[in-house]
Amino acid sequence: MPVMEGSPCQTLKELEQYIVKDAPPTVYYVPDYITEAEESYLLQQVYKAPKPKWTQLSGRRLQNWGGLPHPKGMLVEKLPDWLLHYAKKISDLGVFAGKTANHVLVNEYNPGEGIMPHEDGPLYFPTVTTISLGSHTLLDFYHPVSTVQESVPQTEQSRYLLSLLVQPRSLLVLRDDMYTHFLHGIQGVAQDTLTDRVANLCVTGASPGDCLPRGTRVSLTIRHVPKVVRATLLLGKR
Ligand SMILES: O=C(O)CCC(=O)C(=O)O
Ligand SMILES: [Fe+2]
Repeated sequence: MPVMEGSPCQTLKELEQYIVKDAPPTVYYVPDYITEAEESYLLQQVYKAPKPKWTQLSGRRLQNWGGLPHPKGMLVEKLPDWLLHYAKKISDLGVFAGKTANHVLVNEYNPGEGIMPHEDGPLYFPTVTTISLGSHTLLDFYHPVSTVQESVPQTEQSRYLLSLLVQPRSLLVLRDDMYTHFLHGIQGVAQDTLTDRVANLCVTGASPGDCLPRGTRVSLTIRHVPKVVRATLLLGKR
């Protein structure tokens, strides 16, 4: 593991300086949360995983670590050390109410790939933390589809709220309404043209009008799954 330099933020109090004020509660965006050496190390570990560890979906592929979240409880598998280190480091910020992250999804997107607008659902503690590797992306947020009968038909465009420019090596933390109320997604495009709707633009060094070609992005979404079942229980103690 590369030498871990003092990271820009180690407590909840320090994290508060990274709140994105132009977004609803609550987005924290920490540029350069990890170093380039850590980024290469993490990419190396991701690509070292055996082929069957990958699941190909339409528009991305993923690795699931820690167990499969399930309504009856996740059958816990210990995280590999390279993920456990970051799971602990981020949990030490206090973002999971004193619990430690026990689940990581690794997503890989090639240019042109993305993920449909969605909610992350009730199996997770309602905070998601994401380390990005390799390339930026633009994460888009949407109002949920209105269930009011009389409402006019809604388009994705009319539901659009804002975007976040998520740069490589950054840490993104989403909680409160930005996790539980709004949907998030990534458009399947090969480049992003920035607008004034990018809520964290001022801390990214980019400007409205900039056009950023995408590379391959790997994201580590690090979460806490509260409901778990331990293997020893399943195997049955007599
Ligand atoms: O790649 C990302 O940053 C988003 C991934 C995501 O939304 C998810 O895995 O639920
Ligand atoms: Fe998601």
